[in-house]
This record gives sequence, structure tokens and C-alpha cells, in this order.
Amino acid sequence: MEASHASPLHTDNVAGWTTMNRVFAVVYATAIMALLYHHALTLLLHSTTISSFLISVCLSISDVVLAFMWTMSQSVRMRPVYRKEFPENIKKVVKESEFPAIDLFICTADPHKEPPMSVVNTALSVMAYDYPMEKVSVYVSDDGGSALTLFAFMEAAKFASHWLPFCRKNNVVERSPEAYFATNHYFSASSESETQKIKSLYESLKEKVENVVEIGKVGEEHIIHERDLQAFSKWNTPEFTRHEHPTVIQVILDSSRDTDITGNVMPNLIYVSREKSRTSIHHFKAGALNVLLRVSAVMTNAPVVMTLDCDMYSNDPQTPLRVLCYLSDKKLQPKLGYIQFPQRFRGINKNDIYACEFKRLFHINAVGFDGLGGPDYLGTGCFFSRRAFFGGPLAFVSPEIPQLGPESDVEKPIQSPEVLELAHLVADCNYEKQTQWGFKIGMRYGSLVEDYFTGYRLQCEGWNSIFCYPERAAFYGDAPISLVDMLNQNKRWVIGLLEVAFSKYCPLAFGIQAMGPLMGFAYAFYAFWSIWFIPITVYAFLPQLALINGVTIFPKVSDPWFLLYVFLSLGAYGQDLLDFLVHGGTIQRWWNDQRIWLIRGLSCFWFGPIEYFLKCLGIYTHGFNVTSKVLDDEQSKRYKQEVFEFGVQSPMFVPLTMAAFANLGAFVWGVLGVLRGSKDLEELFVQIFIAGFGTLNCRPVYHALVRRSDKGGLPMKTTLLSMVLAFLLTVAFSFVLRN
Ligand SMILES: O=c1ccn([C@@H]2O[C@H](COP(=O)(O)OP(=O)(O)O[C@H]3O[C@H](CO)[C@@H](O)[C@H](O)[C@H]3O)[C@@H](O)[C@H]2O)c(=O)[nH]1
Ligand SMILES: [Mn+2]
Repeated sequence: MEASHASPLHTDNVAGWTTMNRVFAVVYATAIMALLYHHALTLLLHSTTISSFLISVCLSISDVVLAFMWTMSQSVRMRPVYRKEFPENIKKVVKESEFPAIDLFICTADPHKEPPMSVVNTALSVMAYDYPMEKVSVYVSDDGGSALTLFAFMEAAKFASHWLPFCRKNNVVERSPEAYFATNHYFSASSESETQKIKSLYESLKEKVENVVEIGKVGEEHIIHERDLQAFSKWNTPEFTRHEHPTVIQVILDSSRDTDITGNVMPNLIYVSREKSRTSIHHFKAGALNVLLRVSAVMTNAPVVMTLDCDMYSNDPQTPLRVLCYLSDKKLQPKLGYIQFPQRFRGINKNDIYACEFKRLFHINAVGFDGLGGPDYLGTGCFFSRRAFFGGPLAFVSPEIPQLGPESDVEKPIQSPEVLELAHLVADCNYEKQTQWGFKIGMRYGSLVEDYFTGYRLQCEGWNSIFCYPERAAFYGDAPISLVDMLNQNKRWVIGLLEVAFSKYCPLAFGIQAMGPLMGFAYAFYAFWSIWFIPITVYAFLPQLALINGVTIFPKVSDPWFLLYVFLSLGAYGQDLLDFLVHGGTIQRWWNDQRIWLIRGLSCFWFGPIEYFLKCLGIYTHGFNVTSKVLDDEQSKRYKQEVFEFGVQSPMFVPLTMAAFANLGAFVWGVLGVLRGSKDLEELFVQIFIAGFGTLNCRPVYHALVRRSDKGGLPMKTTLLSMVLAFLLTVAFSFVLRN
């Protein structure tokens, strides 16, 4: 059967404002050329002193960087595509018995930063998908090597035998129990006593697991079956630590054996904690996913593979059917590598003070990518064709043993000794030596942002991808709720992106060659994300320090070049705001988003590159620091009130606080000067405006300096250090100007 016009599986539309984007790009590019010409003139003809020459050099470099980033960012504006899929039609086109099997991968790495109960909720939410259960297998990778996580899953499996039929019978949409019981409509969904019963089952599961996690070990009273005893006995040796331990693979649910309370098949549920040793590199999440790719190949080898972070629970049981709308399209299929859903977050405060929604990254740019060759892989909420991990569509790379290949059939039951033995073998920490894993097969190694790098490499090999943005979020995850957590996460991304930028796979060379300039630029925009630190830093200090010294560095208001500056700034900010509003944002959220961009420019965009270079020199090794998903009550409260959370000491706060002092100082100084008549407003207008804009953006910093009695203020040490440094910078600058 084929999809007919009456029952389409999916549609796509190129955005109506595409032509406008293109025209604007041409106009704006002309304006940039004019600005660069203006800089060249100033540099060559009007820089009469060393200090004015240095100032012109700084401004020129900044604007060249801005122009470069603008150019890279244009690709995604050239052809945004909006898609829609019709899961209600899929069964008219494909028989349920012909649905492909799916292997779902969930990664967790630390039971203390990623509470097992939340991982369990994620697993339950996808185990309960509206999909033939015998075709679903859930694999959990535990890089924390924790008996607590295994225990939580063993208990959750028992609960699942009640939960899965309950969801199906009552048509529950929130299939993460935690999310379901947090809604207020759950009582009307079914008979009261049934809901009461399932709720109390869940409560007791939660209590049991949280108790065990709090105590920190699985007590003997919890181990009833012989099978469980065997599993936990592995932890009973003193040599078992999270960094050094043998592989643990535990089949918790086996669909050929286990049924739920109504007698229906349950999906497979398999716990995997790969072997770890201090002497071999494990490549963090990419390594974990490659182990899952192999273990699952040995056990079930489904043609469709999905990756999920432990905090990203499913919010829509129809999601796999949506995916089928694309996978079963014969025209797309031969080159379709993966289908990516956006990352969306629960619990973000009203105006999203840390810009953790990442509207540009996860929405605006993703639709832009989709019109070119498909979105990048975002690490979670992504359905792959297993074949995509083994070379390009026309260039199959076969794995070292045939059983791991995407076409290989699994003949033995998953619990048979042969299968288990092979599964253990491919999870060994030395297994990958002398193989193509991480280089030509599977998730790619060499970058801390394994998702970005893997998606990019797959697309270079010729795979296309699809961005699927249904109105009802397919997944919800956790976003960091403190400034330092957010900045550390972004810093890790910066390091990973630079690892790609300065490798032989640099998008500007390798990417353009493989995919053409548009895709190459789009990927380069991210690879070079952090070089924004140059213009942001220059604009945060230079105009301000010059203002304090009464030196004019921009055209005065009556100068025609002034209009060029007005057009360039209004144009860039205006277009960004429009994009934001068109994609469902609000003005306040946009304001906070641009503020965070500036804050990044003075913090993680600085420290990311520094740590990257230290890493290259071998001085410092930065690993994958997992973002904490645990909520501190006090912190949550302040987050809800939209108060910035500084609290801890971090060098990343220093340049930011310095900028706060410099901008406020310069603004006040400038305005007073104008009022007193000692300064000319016409000449210094641009600088006073920039200092004022900076001051406005630094409001949360001033707030954290004074009037904070809670724990979220700026530590005294950071404040004093920044004050001294800002003062020294001002003195040094005046010194340079006078000489
Ligand atoms: O050694 C490790 C480290 C992390 N993880 C898992 O990786 C996931 C993502 O970690 P998180 O701390 O939440 O990182 P984020 O920065 O929030 O994640 C974003 O960025 C990562 C790349 O830096 C991507 O892998 C993620 O999918 C993407 O959501 C979590 O499930 C972890 O359990 C592992 O399995 N092994
Ligand atoms: Mn995360």
C-alpha cells in the first residue's frame, strides 16, 4: 500500500518569509561591506596616533568576527521548512505487523546527579509507547555503575506490569507516572479506586527507591529472588568502583517470558553497565551509546534505534508512529539517517532568565537546517536508522564481526548463554581497540559534543535527516536552574565544538567539500560559536573606557556613517526579535535571550577556548561533567521568582562583574559630563548609548552585589577581585591613551 492524497503521511512547506530573508541578506551584506570599507579607511588614513590605531584595530577585528558569524548564520535563513505528520493515517498505509522493531537507548551516568527515580520515569514513559510491545526493547546504559540504579529498575519493572495496561486502558497521555500524577485531570480519567490503587503502587515504589538511594546501598532485605542476589553480588567486591568494574548486563524484562497483569506482552528491559577501567579511555556518552549499539545488535538488532537522555521523558505515546510517517516513505527512506525531535524543557520559569529554552538552537535553526539537508543530531529524542551507523547510504562499512551488522538476524533468545556471552564480550572496555568504532562506525569520538559531531559526520557521509516538531512536545527534559550550572554546560559544549573546529573535520573545509557551502556554513556557525567572545568583550569595555577618558571612537550623530551603525544594529536585533516572535517567543524571553548571549560572551565563551587550548597542550583534561538534575528547594524558589543565582565562586563571574562596573561607571560619568556641559552628546552619543545598554543588561549583577541576603548573591571575593581588576584596567587604558 502507498500513502494516497486522501491520507497523506506527512507534508512540508517552505516558510513564506524566505524571499524576504534572502532580500534582507543581500541588503545587510552590502551594509557590512560598507562598514568594513569605513574601517579600512579609518585604519589607513585617520589613525594618527598609536592609541587611535589600536582602537581602530580592535573595532575592526570585532566587526570582522561579527560579519563572519552573520555570514555563517545566513544558511539557516535561506530555506526554512515546516513539516507536519499524520500519525492517524499510518495504519492505513502500513500494517501493524509490519512495523519495524525499535531499540530505545537511555543513558545515565551518576545516581547522585541524576536521581534513579527520574531515570525510571523516563524508561516507563517510553516502555508505554503506543506500539506493538513485542517490537520494543529498552536498553539502559549506566555509566555510574550503580547498584542503586539497577535496583530502581528492578522495582520499576514490577510496577510497569500495572502501569502499562493502566495507561492503555485509560488512554493516558502523560506516560511518565511522575508527570501524570502531577496533572490535576488524572482523577477523571478512570474509576477512582483504580487510580488510587495505581497511585499508591507508584508512591510505594518511589519511597522504596528513594530510601535505598538515601542509604546508598541495596540492603539484603530487598533481595528476595536468587536471580537478584546474583546480579547484586557483583557489587559485593571491594574492587567494584564506578571507575573500575566488570560489565554488568541484566535482562530485567524479557518479552518472550514476561507479561503484564492483564496477560499482555511486556517490552524487553535490559540494564547495561559497561566494563570500566582507569587505564582505558571510555569516550563518555558516545562510548556508552556504542556499547548499547553492539549489545542491542547481539540481543534484538532492531532496524530503528532511538537515543534518550535520562531526564527526557516521553510526553506523547504516539511519537514512534510519527517517526514511521517518515520511515515508511519509500522516497525518503534510502537516504534517511535520522529523525530528530526538539529538546523541550519543563520547569523553565516564565521569562526563561537563563535562556535555557535555546529557541534558536532547538527550533529556529533546526527548521532552517531541515530545508537544506536536515537538522543536526541533538543528543536526545532522536530516532536513527541503524544502518546509518555503518557508513554512508552507498558505502557500507562492515563491522568487525558479522553479528553486529544492521542486517544480521538474531536467532537465539536474549537470555541464551551464547547471546549473553557475546553481549558481555562487546561491552568490554578493550573491545573497540583496532576496530572502526567511533571513527567510521557508530557514534563518533573526538569531541565532547558527540551529538553535534556524529550528526555532522553522518550528514557528510550522505545521510539526510528530518526535524519533527509536533505541537504537543514529544519529550520534556530538565534545564539547569542556576547560572553556574548553565555556564558550565555551555562551556563543555564550547570545548567540544572547538575540538571539531580545529580538527581535520572543520566544517569550513571538510564540511563544505562534503555538503556544499550552505550546510558547511551552518555547521561552522556552531563550531565557532565561542569566537563571539571577541566582539562582545570589546564592546563591553572599549567604548566605555574611551568614554571615561572623553575619547570619541564612533561617528558622531550628524555623520552619515552614524546611520550605517543604526541600520546594522537595528537590523540584526530586529530580525532576531522577529524570528523569536514568529516561533512563539515573547519579548521578555527574547530580551533575556540576548542578555544571556552577552553573559556567555564574557564567561563560557572565554573559559571554553582557554580550557580547550590547555587541553591541547596536555595541561588540563576536561571530561564530560554531567549537569545536575537535582533540585535544591531554596534554589528552585529563587528560580521561580526569576532571581539570578550566582552563589558559588567561579572565575567565570569575574569578567562579567568587571563589565558591570565598567558600564555603570562609564554611563554615569558620560551622562554627568553631558549635563555639566563638559562633554559633547553628539560626539559621545553612541558610546553613552552602549554603556547604557550594557548597564541595563547587567541589572541582575548589580542586584547580586547589593540587597541579597540569600545564598544566591555574588561572593565577596569575586566582587572585590572584579572591582580591583576593573579599576586597574581603567588606569591602564588611560595610561595608553595619554602616551
Ligand atoms: O560519561 C557520560 C556522561 C554523560 N552521559 C549521559 O549523557 C546525557 C547528557 O548529559 P547532561 O549532563 O544532561 O548534558 P547536557 O549538556 O544537558 O546534554 C546536552 O549535550 C550533550 C553533549 O554535550 C548531549 O549528549 C546531550 O544529549 C544534550 O542534551 C545524560 O543522560 C548522561 O547520563 C553518559 O551516559 N556518560
Ligand atoms: Mn541534559
